Amino acid sequence: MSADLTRLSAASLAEKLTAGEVTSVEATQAHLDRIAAVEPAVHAFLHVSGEEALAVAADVDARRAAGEALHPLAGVPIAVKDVVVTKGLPTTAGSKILEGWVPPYDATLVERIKAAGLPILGKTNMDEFAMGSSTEHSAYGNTHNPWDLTRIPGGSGGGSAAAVAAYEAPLAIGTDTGGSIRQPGAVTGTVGVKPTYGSVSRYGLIAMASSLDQAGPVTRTVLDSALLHELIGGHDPRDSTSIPESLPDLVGAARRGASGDLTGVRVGVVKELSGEGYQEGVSARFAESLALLQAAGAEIVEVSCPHFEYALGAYYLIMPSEASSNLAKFDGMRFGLRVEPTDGPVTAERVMAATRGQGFGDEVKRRIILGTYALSAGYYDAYYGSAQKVRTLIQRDFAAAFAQADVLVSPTAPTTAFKLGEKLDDPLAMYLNDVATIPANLAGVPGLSVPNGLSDDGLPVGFQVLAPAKADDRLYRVGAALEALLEKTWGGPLLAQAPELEVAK
Ligand SMILES: NC(=O)C[C@H](N)C(=O)O
Repeated sequence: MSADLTRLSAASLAEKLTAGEVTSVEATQAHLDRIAAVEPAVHAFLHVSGEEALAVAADVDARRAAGEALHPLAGVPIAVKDVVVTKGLPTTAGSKILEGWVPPYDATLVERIKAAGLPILGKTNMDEFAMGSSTEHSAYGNTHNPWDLTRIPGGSGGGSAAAVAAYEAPLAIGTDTGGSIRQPGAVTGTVGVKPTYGSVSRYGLIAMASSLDQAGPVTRTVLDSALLHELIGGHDPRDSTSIPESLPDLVGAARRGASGDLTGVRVGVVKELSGEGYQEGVSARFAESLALLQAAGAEIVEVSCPHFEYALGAYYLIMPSEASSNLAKFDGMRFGLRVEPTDGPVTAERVMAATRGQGFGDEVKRRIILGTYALSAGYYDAYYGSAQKVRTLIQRDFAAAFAQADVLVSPTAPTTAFKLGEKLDDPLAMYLNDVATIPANLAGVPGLSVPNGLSDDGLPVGFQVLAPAKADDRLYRVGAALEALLEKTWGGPLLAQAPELEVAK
């Protein structure tokens, strides 16, 4: 019974809760048991908040029993990436510099989760300050891919993706600055969505690059992502970049898409996001998925986005520039770690230097140095200025492409999950994981990754759908259609093909 509860989608679990077939305490306990059983192998969590989660579950059960009208997802447990601040729960962003920090407030999206009555199971592992594509830059150890424990779960949100793939949580929150929701989704066989920039509040996210960061859902089905996206999205006056409009009907779009009919939908294949550099199995699954969409009535057109070639370069100037400024506040005076030098006077400057020297990992230091350099007088125009111009050209490429197609598609990531350690000493190889996901962040448009099969190495592959800003509903329609068509060919969800994890007794 309890094992079965962890295999349900959030939507099915929500139905059972509403029908009174199970209680939230039972569902939450089942996930906590699963966490206890598989965490020694997976290590998706940095902190498990079992007691707090069970208290919320008990409260929801009591309110339901009393006949109170509840949110449709009330009682469904969720995991939250550790870059999102949670009142009373430790929040480290994967960094030693924040060790021991317990935030005094909740991010807006956490407030919404709590108001809707979803028990928070804990905080998930991630690359330090969301900088990486493998979760290996976490200061708290590696997360292992449930498909193959010797491989990475993607990053930076590898913990959220692994937790969902390993049935430790039916829902999770991720954040995506250059691909951190979608790429982990692709390599773990889960669904991940980066919403339109400004459609989910950034209030309470520990910022990496404020003009690119966006929080979004990590789930096992497209419908579950739509349900979670509707819960966390919408206007927030505390985020000055928040869009003052309501979201389109995402759940409706997902349900409509699940019928598998895409008559009249124009699907644009981005020429620059395929071919060379993409693993053979990734390209083969992509071609098969396109054929399925076409058979479902979609019109497939090829589009060209010539400036996407420069997206990675522009990202690695804009993102570190913003990060170097955002991370200046971690100085040993305000949050978490404080290191006092032992070899001389304890001045403010020396405490800052010692704290930052010990508290930040190598990748964070690398990006702070890159960003500080790109912003320095004399180089600003050449680096940061040119990158901003490239960003405009990429936005124009998107505008032209969306004049020819309703959605754009590509493989989500060029390869399947690589071995732990394989790219750790080669930052450029690590950065290249995001070639296909970064353009959406630079333009602020939404993107979804849905599992679309296994590569020749037996590991999962993702299919990316991109839509114009504020048209996130299109992602769900096309994503749900592809998911339904593929599951018909597989005879069930792709994750059902993952090997069973050895369970600790
Ligand atoms: N944070 C992200 O979206 C991940 C991206 N791989 C980066 O390292 O910046």
